[in-house]
Amino acid sequence: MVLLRHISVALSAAVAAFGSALFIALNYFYRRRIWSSEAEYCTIKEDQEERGKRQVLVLGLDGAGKSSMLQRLIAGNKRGHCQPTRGFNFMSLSAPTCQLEFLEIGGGEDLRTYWAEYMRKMHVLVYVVDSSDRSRFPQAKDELHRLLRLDTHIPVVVLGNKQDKPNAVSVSELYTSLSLGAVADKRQLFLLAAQLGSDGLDGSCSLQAFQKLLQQLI
Ligand SMILES: Nc1nc2c(ncn2[C@@H]2O[C@H](COP(=O)(O)OP(=O)(O)OP(=O)(O)O)[C@@H](O)[C@H]2O)c(=O)[nH]1
Ligand SMILES: [Mg+2]
Repeated sequence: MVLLRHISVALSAAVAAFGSALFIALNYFYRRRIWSSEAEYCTIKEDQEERGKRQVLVLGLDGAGKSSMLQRLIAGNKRGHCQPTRGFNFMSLSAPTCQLEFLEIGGGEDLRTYWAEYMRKMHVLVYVVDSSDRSRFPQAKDELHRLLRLDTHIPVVVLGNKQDKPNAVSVSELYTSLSLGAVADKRQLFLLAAQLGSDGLDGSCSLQAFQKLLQQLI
């Protein structure tokens, strides 16, 4: 009985040793695949950069208009009503000079914890704000500044959305409310007015300018 137990322990040890050796050998063989999700992402990002792909992170509080902006920009959809994004939303756009890949992460409180993870992995941050919702400016500001503290270099485009609403504030008021002056001299920062999601309104001019700007930034 004791002998059997010894044999089974020895066999388990041999299997574990073989597994470890195999793991090390495979890692060595696939040199570019390092055992970390971040490193793996970097490898993917390198490959994508080689193929002319650029990543744009789209963030902002829930209901700000992130999905509406992407629908307009990519599908030209003026009427589609968006459902709140419960997780991630990935869209790709063929621009003349490169392929723009947009990653929207939902703005709900539970999803905001994921925002930070993507900051260092993207080329540009687009931050969408509902210009008509003054009561949420302090929250929008805090979330934006929290993100900007994580990465001091990434260019930022703030979209002051819902300009069609009667109570929307001007971009200069938004500039002050979001304390953008505090970050403008440390990085490339742009503030654009937009109206994206309401039926019958043409936001195409600002969207064209927006797309051009993105191409210049990446
Ligand atoms: N009037 C007006 N409504 C807009 C505009 N942009 C978006 N909306 C509306 O605002 C609501 C929320 O828009 P979404 O695009 O889903 O917002 P979101 O930022 O993606 O929200 P989450 O996915 O929940 O984080 C929708 O009912 C849109 O139709 C705009 O420029 N003007
Ligand atoms: Mg959304």
